[in-house]
Amino acid sequence: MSATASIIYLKGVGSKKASILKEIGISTVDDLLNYFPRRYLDRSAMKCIRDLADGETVTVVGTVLKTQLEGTHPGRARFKVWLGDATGQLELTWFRGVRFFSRSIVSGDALAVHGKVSYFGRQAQMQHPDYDRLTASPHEPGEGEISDFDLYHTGRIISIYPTTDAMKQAGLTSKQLRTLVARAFDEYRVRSEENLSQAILSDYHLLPLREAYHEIHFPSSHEALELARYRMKWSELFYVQLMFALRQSELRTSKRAVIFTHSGVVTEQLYRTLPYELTDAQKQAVREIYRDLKTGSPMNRLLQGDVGSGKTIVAMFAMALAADNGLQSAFMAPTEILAVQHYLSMKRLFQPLGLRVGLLTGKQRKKERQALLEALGSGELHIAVGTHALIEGEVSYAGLGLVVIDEQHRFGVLQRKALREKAVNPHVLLMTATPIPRTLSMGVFGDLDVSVIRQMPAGRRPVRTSLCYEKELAKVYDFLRSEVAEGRQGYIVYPLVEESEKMDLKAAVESFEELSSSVFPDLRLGLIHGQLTPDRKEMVMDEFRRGEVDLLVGTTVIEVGVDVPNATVMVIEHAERFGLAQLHQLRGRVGRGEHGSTCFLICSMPTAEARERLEAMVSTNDGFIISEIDARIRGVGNVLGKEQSGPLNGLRIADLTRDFDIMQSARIAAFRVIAEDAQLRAAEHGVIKAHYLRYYQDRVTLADIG
Ligand SMILES: Nc1ncnc2c1ncn2[C@@H]1O[C@H](COP(=O)(O)OP(=O)(O)OP(=O)(O)O)[C@@H](O)[C@H]1O
Repeated sequence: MSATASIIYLKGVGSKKASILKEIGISTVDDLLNYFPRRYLDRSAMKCIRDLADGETVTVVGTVLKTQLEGTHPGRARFKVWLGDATGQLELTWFRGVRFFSRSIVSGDALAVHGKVSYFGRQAQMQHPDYDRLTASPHEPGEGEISDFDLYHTGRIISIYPTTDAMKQAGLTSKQLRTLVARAFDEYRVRSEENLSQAILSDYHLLPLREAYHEIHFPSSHEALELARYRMKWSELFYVQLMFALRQSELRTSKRAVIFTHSGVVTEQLYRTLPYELTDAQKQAVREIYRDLKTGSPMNRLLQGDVGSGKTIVAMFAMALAADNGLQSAFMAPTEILAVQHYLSMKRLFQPLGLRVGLLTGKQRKKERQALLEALGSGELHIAVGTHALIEGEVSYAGLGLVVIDEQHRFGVLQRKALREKAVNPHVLLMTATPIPRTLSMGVFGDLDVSVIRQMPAGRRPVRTSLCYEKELAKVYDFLRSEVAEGRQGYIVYPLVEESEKMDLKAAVESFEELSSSVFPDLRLGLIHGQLTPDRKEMVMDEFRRGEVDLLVGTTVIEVGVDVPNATVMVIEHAERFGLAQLHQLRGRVGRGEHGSTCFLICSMPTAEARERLEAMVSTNDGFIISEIDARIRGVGNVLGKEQSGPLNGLRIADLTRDFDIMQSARIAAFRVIAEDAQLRAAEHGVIKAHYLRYYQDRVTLADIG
C-alpha cells in the first residue's frame, strides 16, 4: 500500500470515520502518519504482580479472573476486579462510573492496567486504573499472550493524539488512532520514502524518515522520541528554507537589475542638508542597501526598525541614489494619511535638491491625477509617493528603479508582485514598523535580506508608560492640560473593532463631544476617524501637525506612522481591548522628539491575558521584545496573520519560537545545497527535488526546476 493511498483502504475506517478524518485533514495514509501525537504517556514501567511495590505507578498485564459488583446504592456502589498473571493477583476497584465499568469488563478479558499500586495487607491494589483491553493479534492470535500488536498500546510510552468532539463521538479515540497508525505500519507495511539525501542524514546526524515516523508514533524510549522529533522538525524546516534558498537564487541568477553605479549630487546634498546626524544603525542600513543596489541583482531587502527609529530617511537615501542614477522611485504607504505625511516630508527634503515629488492616491481629482500620470510616464517626476494607487493598471513609469513599500505587514504578496511588474526587476525595499523577533523573521522572510535598526536617534527619551483605571482619568486629564500648557500636544485614542464598529465610533464621537464641552472647553480639540472624508482627515491632521490642535481625539487611524514630534502624551482608552502590537504602535506616536513623553493605558477590568499585555507594555519600550511576548501570548500564526505566515501554515511539528536552533541548522543545509546545485540536478539531490516538487511546487514558482 502506498502512502498516498486513501485512508478508506485501512481496515477499521468506514465511510463515516473517513469523512470525520477528512475534516481534520487526514485523507491518505500519508496524512495519518503526519498526524502527530499531542503528548505522550509513559507506560513503559511494566511489571509482574509479584514484584509490585507500594506507591509505584506501573503497568500490569493480566487476565480478569473474577469481577464483583458490591452495593447497589448509587454513590456507595463499587466494582471490583481480580486480575491475575503467572505470579499473583491484583485487586482493581472502581467507585465512580461503576455501572459502566461493570458492564465493560468481564471475566476472561485480557487487560493492561496502569495506575498507582497500594497494599492492603499483602494484597496489591489499584484504584481507578487506566486500562486497555488487549485484542488478539491479527497475525498470531495466541491464547492470553500479549501480541506485538497489543504492545502498541501498553507497557511503553504511548502517544496521545489530538481529538475533536466529532472524532470522539465516532469512536475515533486516541487508542483507535494508534491502532490505525499501527495498521498502516504493520499490516500494510507503509513505505515512507526518505526525503533527505544520505549525505544530509549523516552530516546532520538525522534519523532515517521511516524510523522517525515509527518512533514518533510508538516511541521505544524517551531518547529515541527526542531524536525522531528532531528529525521531523528538521526536515520540515529544511523544506521551508529550501524554498527561500530557491527563491533567492532564482532572483539573483536569472534576473538582472539596473546597477546603481554612482552616488552623486543628490545623495551628497541630502546628507549635507539633513537637519540631524544619522545614527550608526541608520548608516549601517544605508550601507547595506547601497551594497545591494550596486550588485546588479535586484535588491530584496527588509528594513526592520522599532517605531520612531527613523526608517524613512534610510529609504530616502536609497531613493536619492536612484535619482543620482537617473531612475524613478515609488514609495507605497498603507494609508492615505501616511502617504500624505511621507509626501510632505519628502517634498521638504527633496525639492530643494531639484527633484520632483508627486502624490498619487485613489481619492484625487481626475485632472490632477492625469497630470501626475503624465509626469510619471515622461520621467519628469522623480519620486512617486502614494497608496496602492501606485500599482493600478494605468500607471506607468518612465524608468522605475526602486520600489519602497512601507509597513510590509499590510501589503500582500500579490500587491508587491504587481508593483514589481511596473518595471523590469526594480530593486525592492520593504519596511516594517512592527518588528518581528529574529526567530520568526528567519522563518517568514527567509528569502529577504534583513537590515535592522535597533537604535533610537540621539536625545530620545524612553516613553514612560503607566497603567491607570478609569477612576483615575481626572488625574490623567490634568496631566494632559499641564503638557499643553507647556506647548506640547497629545492624543486620546478609542478602540474601534470591526464587530462593534458602529457602537465604537459612536462612543468615540460622544467622548469627543464630552471632552470638548466639559473637560477641555478651553483647549483646541480635533476629531479623526475612518468615516471622515479624506479631505477632512487631511485637514485635521494638518492642523495637528502645525500645532493648531492641542489634543487629537480619534480611533486607531492614528495608529501607524503618524509623526508629530511635538506630541508628548498618548492616552489609550479601553487599553485592554487593543492587541499588543497595536498598543506599541500607538505608543510609538509619542517620544519622537527631544521632549519626555508619557503613555497612559486606561483600563477597566482586564482579563488575565489583557493584563499580561498591559504589563508587557509597562515593562519595556523595545518593540522587538514586545513582539516576542506577543508571539508567546498569541502564538506565531496569529501574530503574523494569514498572509505572512504563508510558508509556515503547513508546519505540523516545528514551532518557530522554540525550534530556532533547528531552523538555523536546516537553513544552513538548505542554502548550502542550493549554492552547490541551484537546479537540484545532481543525483544525490534527486530525493530532495522529488519531495520538493511534490509538496512545495505550488507554493513557489519554480520555472527553472523540473
Ligand atoms: N538620526 C536622527 N536623528 C534625529 N531625528 C531623526 C533621525 N532619524 C530620523 N529622525 C526623525 O525621527 C522621526 C521618526 O522617523 P521616521 O518617521 O522615519 O520613523 P519610523 O522608523 O518610520 O517610525 P514609525 O515606524 O513609527 O513610522 C522623524 O521625525 C524623523 O525626522
